[in-house]
Amino acid sequence: MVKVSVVGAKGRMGSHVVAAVNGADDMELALTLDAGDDLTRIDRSNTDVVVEFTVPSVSLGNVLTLIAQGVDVVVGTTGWTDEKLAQVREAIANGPRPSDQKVFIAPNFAISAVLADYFATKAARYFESAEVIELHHPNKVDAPSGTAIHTAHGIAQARKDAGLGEVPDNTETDGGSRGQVVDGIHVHAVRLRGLNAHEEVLFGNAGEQLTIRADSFDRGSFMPGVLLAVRKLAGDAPTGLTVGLDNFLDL
Ligand SMILES: NC(=O)C1=CN([C@@H]2O[C@H](COP(=O)(O)OP(=O)(O)OC[C@H]3O[C@@H](n4cnc5c(N)ncnc54)[C@H](O)[C@@H]3O)[C@@H](O)[C@H]2O)C=CC1
Ligand SMILES: O=C(O)C1=N[C@H](C(=O)O)C[C@H](O)C1
Repeated sequence: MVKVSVVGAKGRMGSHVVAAVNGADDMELALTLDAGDDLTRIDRSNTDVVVEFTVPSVSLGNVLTLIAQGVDVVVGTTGWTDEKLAQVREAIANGPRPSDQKVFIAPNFAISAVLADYFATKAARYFESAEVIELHHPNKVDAPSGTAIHTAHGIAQARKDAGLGEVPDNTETDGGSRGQVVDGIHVHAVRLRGLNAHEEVLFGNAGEQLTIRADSFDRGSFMPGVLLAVRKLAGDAPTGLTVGLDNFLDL
């Protein structure tokens, strides 16, 4: 049995993870912690893998604490930058298990979103224009979404690899309506009651358009991916830091 602790256990995602772990035959729920709880209660004696879904402002600190506790960590919280990822790698290297500790971070655990992101990186080289629209529930605290930022970076890298230049855009006045520019890709965020988590990637050439869309209607859609990540960390996942569920899929 894989012993799984959950940090952010009272949250929208954390409470789903608690239920999913309780429903998994090969997992045993260990500690469930939330804001104000002492994360050093989690250690190798009670936990194999921790699942962390909190808020972007605290997630790095939590992950560094959990690395120091010597446990493997699956992270779903957003807000990761190259600088923060570098701090995670450094903490693993200087932590108690430098040669075999595993940390996994995924901007999105839903198969539809992971595939949309993957297909977008494949399509990106064939189109002159590309924009990303993400649409979420209004309780979300960060914008644009971690997934949309990840998608934009992937599209930008694919365009760069293919030798494409900047996306065409003759806008002269912009009061913010052109969205946030991530790596040269415009990303737009919608917050609307009734939505859960959705993303559209728009590609355009003269006379044609491709739209790739992923919809998570329910938080249950993230749970197979979370459980897959827990199993991989308890099994044959690479040591060190891995980013993105595509690493655990046969794409
Ligand atoms: N990777 C993925 O597939 C998904 C990622 N997310 C991301 O997961 C994060 C959480 O989302 P929700 O569950 O909707 O948010 P939420 O606000 O419902 O839950 C966050 C929980 O973290 C707790 N928390 C705050 N500070 C804490 C601390 N220092 N230590 C421990 N717990 C603390 C809060 O009390 C709350 O219970 C967000 O960054 C969101 O974007 C959400 C859905 C899917
Ligand atoms: O806050 C959410 O709800 C979600 N957050 C993640 C993100 O920011 O990409 C994943 C998914 O979109 C749901």
